[in-house]
Amino acid sequence: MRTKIRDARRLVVKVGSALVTNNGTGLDKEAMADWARQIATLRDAGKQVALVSSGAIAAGVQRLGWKKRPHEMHRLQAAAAVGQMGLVEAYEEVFARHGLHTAQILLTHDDLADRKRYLNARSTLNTLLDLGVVPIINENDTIVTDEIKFGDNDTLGALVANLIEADALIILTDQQGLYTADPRRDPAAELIAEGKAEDRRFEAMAGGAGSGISKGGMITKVRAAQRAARSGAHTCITSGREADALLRLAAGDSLGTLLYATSTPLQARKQWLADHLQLAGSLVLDAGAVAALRAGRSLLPVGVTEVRGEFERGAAVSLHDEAGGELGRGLINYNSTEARRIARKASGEIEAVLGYLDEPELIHRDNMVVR
Ligand SMILES: Nc1ncnc2c1ncn2[C@@H]1O[C@H](COP(=O)(O)OP(=O)(O)O)[C@@H](O)[C@H]1O
Ligand SMILES: N[C@@H](CCC(=O)OP(=O)(O)O)C(=O)O
Repeated sequence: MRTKIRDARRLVVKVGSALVTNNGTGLDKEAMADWARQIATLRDAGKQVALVSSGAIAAGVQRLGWKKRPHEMHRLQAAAAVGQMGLVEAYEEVFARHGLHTAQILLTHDDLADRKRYLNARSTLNTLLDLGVVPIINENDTIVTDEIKFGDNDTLGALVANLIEADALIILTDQQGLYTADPRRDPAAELIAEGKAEDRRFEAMAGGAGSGISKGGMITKVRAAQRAARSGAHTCITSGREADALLRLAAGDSLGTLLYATSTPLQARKQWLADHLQLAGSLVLDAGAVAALRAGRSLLPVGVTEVRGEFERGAAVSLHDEAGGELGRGLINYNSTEARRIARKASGEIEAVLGYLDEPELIHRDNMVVR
């Protein structure tokens, strides 16, 4: 079973507030340096790693000399703004020791709910990973409002795993993994070694946060595993204080709790596409494009005879044959004006027509469901 994590090529590693700030006493630079060392080793082995790190608020509270985490939103946001500086500074320094660049990415829920921003966030993250940079991701706490808040970074970690189609989500926390009950309250609680991410029994076992420093607790980690599994990512919840935790997981060791996905990435992603789309327009395809799509290929502009509706880049559109029958739907890489201009053109002509080339396909096959 642990080969699932060992074989992962693209990983999201999430570290919680209590860990990063040594239970709220300030950034734990030693621990951060140790994760950076391990991530650098994984990179050398050809793996790509994005890091979702909490700790901005806890670090800010400590930097400002406050005794405890405040309740008022404006004070929390001020603390996050101060703390995020320290957080990325520290990561930059510890990764630089291994010759690795870092990049700060701050996200809100809105960024991932909006198709255009979703695609932009995805291509930026993919580009950074391909460049060998380690993205350091956190919620944009300083501007976020209650309505658009992820709230805890476990959820954010899962959404990032979905976004970049990671193979694994590693959640580092202050416990060895998921126990049958909160081990802080029940000394008889036992560690769960592994199970299906969607197994509902795990939710009943998981409780809230272990300290006033953190936000989510175990319940958000279990839900994050369910969410990550929808795009085919396996989740491992383990202790960030365990020596060489990341390296041992990459070697296939049985560490922590493995909550594995049961569907393949593509099936899961297509399921998501089929379930969640609100259509903003439609495309009419010629017989050649219909045949290409049925054969599992991407949609190129050359096969599109008509573009209906006004939509933005990243919108969901339905796909029709010339008789009007709907054969599928997908997320389009160009807005309606651009799509009209490049319809019927060969991909090689896109740049000449638009003055730029975002993607050679109008809709990539991974972003499409064909009935
Ligand atoms: N069933 C459980 N197994 C393990 N930990 C649990 C469980 N239920 C609740 N917890 C609590 O969840 C805490 C970890 O979550 P949290 O405090 O949010 O940390 P992080 O900052 O790493 O996200 C643990 O310290 C533990 O007290
Ligand atoms: N974005 C917040 C993290 C929220 C939070 O506490 O998350 P976690 O510790 O992962 O449960 C921060 O950086 O302080």
